[in-house]
Amino acid sequence: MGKGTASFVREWVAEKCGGYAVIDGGLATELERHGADLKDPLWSAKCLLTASHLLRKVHLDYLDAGANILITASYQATLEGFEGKGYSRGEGEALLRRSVEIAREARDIFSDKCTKNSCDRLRNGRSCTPPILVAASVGSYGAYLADGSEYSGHYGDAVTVETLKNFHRMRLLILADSDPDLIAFETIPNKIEAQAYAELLEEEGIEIPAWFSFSCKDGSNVVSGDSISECAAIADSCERVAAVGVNCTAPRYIHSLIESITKVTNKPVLVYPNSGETYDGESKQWMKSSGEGEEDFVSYVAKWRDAGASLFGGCCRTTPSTIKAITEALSAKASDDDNQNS
Ligand SMILES: C[S+](C)CC[C@H](N)C(=O)O
Ligand SMILES: N[C@@H](CCS)C(=O)O
Ligand SMILES: [Zn+2]
Repeated sequence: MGKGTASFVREWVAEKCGGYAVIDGGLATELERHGADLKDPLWSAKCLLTASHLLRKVHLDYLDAGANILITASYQATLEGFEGKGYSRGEGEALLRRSVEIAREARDIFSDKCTKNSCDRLRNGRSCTPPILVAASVGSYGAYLADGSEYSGHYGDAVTVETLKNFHRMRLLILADSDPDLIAFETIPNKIEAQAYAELLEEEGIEIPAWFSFSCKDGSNVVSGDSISECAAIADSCERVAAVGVNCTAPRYIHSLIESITKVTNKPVLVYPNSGETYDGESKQWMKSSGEGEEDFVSYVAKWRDAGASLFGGCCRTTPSTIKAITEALSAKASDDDNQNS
């Protein structure tokens, strides 16, 4: 295993980011706000076919908002999905590689801009050329099904750990070989998929550090009903996993989920909730949930940091303005904490 894989995120956050890092926000959401029609089996990955300029722009907008981590457009990009559109295996592989390349291009453009804009100025109170990682997204089998199954996690008895490993193997190998800094296994809906990822990382000797991020239905369970403690424990037992957390989950559950996760692992904890709305896989639309509106979860971020999380961002239905507000809230908290300690 690559030296430092297990501790990569911890050390990067501590040494390069000053103790916390900002993840980007909803990629698909922002693509749609710019007019992309993602009602398609490939969802956000559809833009890899025709709109790489827009993907690069959205990545750049998230960097401008303060993000330290860009998640690539590969969430719903699969060789099978591309084949369904008439692309060969080779073309599908090139599209997967392109997802990482586009994010790296955005990072290079942004870093050049920072350098040109005089490096001794401060950006949001932090260094002018911020540390930026590219995380290659791996969506679940349920994402590939393109029916919103990542919010049920019920794949049926015929789908086993072995089925999932076979489904994910090639794409993982291609993405890991595309030079990302991290592999982001996102919106994991159940225990068997976490198990499949952990086994694949080991069997294939993947050298790129990974994070496991689960989609949850309440304060203690992932969407399938498996407990977050059991799921996080699987991540904890895999040396190649460098951070564990929760994404695309309603903000009201995040605090309790952080508490459960920190009981079973010392790995860095990441949280990037959605807006609290509910996704309808059939119409491919977000529905307002009953109860209080939660679009503005930024005011909770400081409490999530106190609860033990160190990476924060947004998932579906969040935008660069959410990420800008998170960046500002964390910066204000860091100043408050410094003042109290001095
Ligand atoms: C994270 S969900 C909103 C992604 C889209 C879903 N897999 C679908 O295709 O409908
Ligand atoms: N990173 C994904 C969403 C995961 S739920 C996207 O493409 O927007
Ligand atoms: Zn999401």
